[in-house]
Amino acid sequence: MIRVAPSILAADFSNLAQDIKNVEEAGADLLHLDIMDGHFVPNISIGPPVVAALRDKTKLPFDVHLMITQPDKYIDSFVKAGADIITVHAEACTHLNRTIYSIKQHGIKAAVALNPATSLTVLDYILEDIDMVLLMTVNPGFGGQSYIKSMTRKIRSLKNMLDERKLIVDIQVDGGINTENIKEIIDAGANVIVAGSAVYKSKDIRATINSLRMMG
Ligand SMILES: O=C(CO)[C@H](O)[C@H](O)COP(=O)(O)O
Ligand SMILES: [Fe+2]
Repeated sequence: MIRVAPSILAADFSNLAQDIKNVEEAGADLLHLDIMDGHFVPNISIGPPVVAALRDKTKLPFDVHLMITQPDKYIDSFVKAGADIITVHAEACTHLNRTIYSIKQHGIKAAVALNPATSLTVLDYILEDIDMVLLMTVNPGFGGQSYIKSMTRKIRSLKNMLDERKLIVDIQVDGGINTENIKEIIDAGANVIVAGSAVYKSKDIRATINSLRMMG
């Protein structure tokens, strides 16, 4: 029911293959890959060649979070690199419906991310067409930031919106999530938990993943 997606943004970039194996062996459900272009967010991370190089290092599904402008231009490259889920930011898409359909045409899952200050109303006419909503719980661009408290209310509102419309769409949360605040986040309705620092900086990765799944 609850799935945990460690973000490799907090991994050792000089030792990614081993750090991915560590979270796979510790019971992670998905691998979260943060793609940053220095335009949509003030930071640059990795691109398709690195994603492709990591593809045969793990069996975990690749959950690719695109924090880039003009994501349409790069969907083919990330699908070829091995993405199983592609998430685009609503704020970065002029024609969100077209972008979602171009992801789905590749036979993979499509998700929409919202920055903390973006209203849920932008999802109104796209909710039926997507597999997951990613609610950013920090301003995107960096790992290791603090969870924005008002996002718990946003998670709850999205969960109510989905229940009222009888839609089954995953609610993913990303940013500042740890074993201290996980309970309120899951109670509010989130079911796919991204965690970078909490997982990679922990002494016992398996115990941390289990706690984030509320099984610890
Ligand atoms: O999308 C992201 C940042 O834009 C990362 O996925 C997120 O910040 C995870 O890192 P942490 O758990 O350390 O906050
Ligand atoms: Fe992310």
